[in-house]
Amino acid sequence: MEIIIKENGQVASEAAARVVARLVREKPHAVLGLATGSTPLMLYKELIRLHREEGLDFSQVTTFNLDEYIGLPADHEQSYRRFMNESLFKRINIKMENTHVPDGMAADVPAACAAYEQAIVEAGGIDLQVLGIGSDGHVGFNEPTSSFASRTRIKTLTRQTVADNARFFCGDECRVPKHCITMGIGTIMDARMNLLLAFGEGKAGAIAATVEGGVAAIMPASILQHHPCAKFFIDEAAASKLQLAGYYRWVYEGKPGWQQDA
Ligand SMILES: N[C@@H]1[C@@H](O)[C@H](O)[C@@H](COP(=O)(O)O)O[C@@H]1O
Repeated sequence: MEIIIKENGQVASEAAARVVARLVREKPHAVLGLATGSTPLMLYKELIRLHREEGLDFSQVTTFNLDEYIGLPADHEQSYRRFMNESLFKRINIKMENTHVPDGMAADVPAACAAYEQAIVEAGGIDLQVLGIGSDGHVGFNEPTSSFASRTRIKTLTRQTVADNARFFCGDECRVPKHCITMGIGTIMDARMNLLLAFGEGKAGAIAATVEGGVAAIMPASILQHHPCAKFFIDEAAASKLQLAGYYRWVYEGKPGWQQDA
């Protein structure tokens, strides 16, 4: 694991965007795994800027999103498909047909999940997966006690996640769908690189447990300790409960510039 602590979310997102941009420049057919939530928004804004001002080319890139609420049509205000279209896809030169978000309206959910896994394999696997983290340590919608071997499937949200996400549904928990389709932890672990973003004090406990606690299904993101290439871009607040923060800073600052965001 590589823990990169920056003064704020904006600076951390710009550093994370450099990693994504480097991959896309080196491998124009890159397959990106993408996340929703408020956390990756600054990353997406920076990728849009790199596209507009520096010609970062997404025309051959393929994307797979982590998750989607069940029961929300693609055009619903809070569907993750709509979120991605508005926050990123419509603002870069990606081909819409190369973007994938699980179908929350699928008539046969298990079949749709299996097809999603198959599509990832056929695309050549995910080169770089962007992750946020829930305050309970979930990645995608893999809630605590999700199997580390899990693949794309239906999950039930925890009450904590429903409460956390109510802010997107006019503060009304009753309007938050209780079920979702999410890539599994096994799916996420197959990505060649995992790039996790976390900002704010609300994530400090989950980050400390994920990075420095035991690997356990109760803290799903902790499995990233076993990933060969997991980079965490976090701000000071999210780093505030890490015991070895000084060490992570020392490691990062000791690297030559070209290696820092590689
Ligand atoms: N399914 C998403 C996760 O992928 C995301 O990481 C999490 C954190 O959201 P935020 O970034 O808004 O804190 O929210 C949702 O539950």
